[in-house]
Amino acid sequence: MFDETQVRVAVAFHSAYGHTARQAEAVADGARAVEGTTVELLAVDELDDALWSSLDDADAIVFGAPTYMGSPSAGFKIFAEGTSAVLKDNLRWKDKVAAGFTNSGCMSGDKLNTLVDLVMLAAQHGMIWVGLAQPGGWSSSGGSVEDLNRLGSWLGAMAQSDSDVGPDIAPPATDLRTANELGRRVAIVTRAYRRGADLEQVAAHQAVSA
Ligand SMILES: Cc1cc2nc3c(=O)[nH]c(=O)nc-3n(C[C@H](O)[C@H](O)[C@H](O)COP(=O)(O)O)c2cc1C
Repeated sequence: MFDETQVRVAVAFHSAYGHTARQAEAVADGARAVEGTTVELLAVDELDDALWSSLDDADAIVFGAPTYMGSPSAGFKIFAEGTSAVLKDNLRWKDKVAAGFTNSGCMSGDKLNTLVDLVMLAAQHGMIWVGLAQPGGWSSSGGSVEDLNRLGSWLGAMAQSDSDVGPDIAPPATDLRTANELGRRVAIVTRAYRRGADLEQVAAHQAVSA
């Protein structure tokens, strides 16, 4: 039996210059604010045993990378390729909850492609993807840059960082709020999911009753 009282969320991210790290912190804060949630913020720079062990222990993993040349940064891709050993180990992360976020210099900047990459990574692991579930903001005459989900992304959280300022200034608070909301949703959904039936038990039961 699993412990229903605590949900573990890991935020596994890469950030070369610190902007995406700010977004990762906001995701972590959002998850942490949900009662009964333990959060680990994990930079994927070092692929050591401590990293794999933390990820193995997590109920949910939120993947995050800056968008470089229209896809996840090379630093994140090294990590993603490293997870192939997990996949080969009998899909060790199967049925964990997954979500994702990305940050880049342009408003669009081809960030969607990065999120699609993160979804693909989760799908290869048999993980269960959770999107942002927020209406698109900043999309009407009454809208504002301050709107939640101002970049109108549903697959995951997007942020934009002006290229000439440091992570103390970018991404702006509006995008950090959106990231925070993703973290909150992941924690809530994971909690509800863990309260539900163990998927293997359901499958075994259905096989017996068929
Ligand atoms: C090699 C490289 C490629 C980049 N490619 C893109 C891109 O395709 N689209 C975009 O909008 N911004 C692009 N950027 C800008 C970064 O996404 C942006 O500076 C981001 O805030 C960096 O995040 P980090 O500080 O977490 O590394 C690129 C930056 C670098 C260094």
